[in-house]
Amino acid sequence: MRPIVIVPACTRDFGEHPYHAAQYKYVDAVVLGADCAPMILPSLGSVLDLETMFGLIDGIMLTGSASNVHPSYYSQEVLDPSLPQDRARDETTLPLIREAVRRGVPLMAICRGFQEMNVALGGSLHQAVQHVAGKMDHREKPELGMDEQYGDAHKVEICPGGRLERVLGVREIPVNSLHGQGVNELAPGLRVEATAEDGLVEAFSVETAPGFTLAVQWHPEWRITHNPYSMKMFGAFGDACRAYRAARRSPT
Ligand SMILES: N[C@@H](CCC(=O)NCCCC(=O)O)C(=O)O
Repeated sequence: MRPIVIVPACTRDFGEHPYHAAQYKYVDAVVLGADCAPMILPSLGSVLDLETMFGLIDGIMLTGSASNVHPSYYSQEVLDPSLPQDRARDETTLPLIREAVRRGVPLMAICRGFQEMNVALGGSLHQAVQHVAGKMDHREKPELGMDEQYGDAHKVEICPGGRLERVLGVREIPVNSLHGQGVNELAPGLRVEATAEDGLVEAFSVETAPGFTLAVQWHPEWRITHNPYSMKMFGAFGDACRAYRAARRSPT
């Protein structure tokens, strides 16, 4: 039996109706990279029965999304109202993250998911990294094709002695970059695992968490089987989910 990994949905409008939706590449990465059984979690916010859900799952994978974490969660006003938001997703993932960390449920987070983790645990974001002095523009170029948008955009330096270095075995990798927001104040208890050439935090783990946590600003799910680094990251996450499932099913 494979571990069950939930993938919280985004709110997307198709025609006149809102949907709970998750992109194929994230769900595929849970299967192809982590060898786990994915289940899409509807973004029901406070209606969600966390107790029932945590009794069934062995890991959580927080996806990227074009929408932004609402800045009121880190005491700011929305600077650019033209950018998409997803309050239902915020109201689902932020408490989910705090409870998962407390319980030691393995957590893997990508892009928006990385930003959600930082905010959920008390950190803040730059709402427009490109407007911050000394920072690069980390956004994708929409005029390019998908392979170029998700192609290598910059390098990240991997911090020595952390989880990411242990998983990857190297100190620098090339990554893609499709985000306009980024870590400003790092939440208490987070350990920086990688930084971009401009110093922006690109990966962290939760030093104080009893379970596996790895959050990255880039997109390892993109064509995951073609990227050995991504396969190692998702493989480590899957191994943590297998260990968590084994412990959950045979408590000492
Ligand atoms: N909206 C946030 C997060 C960006 C993000 O998750 N981009 C990926 C969107 C497409 C995909 O899921 O691959 C920001 O702009 O920083």
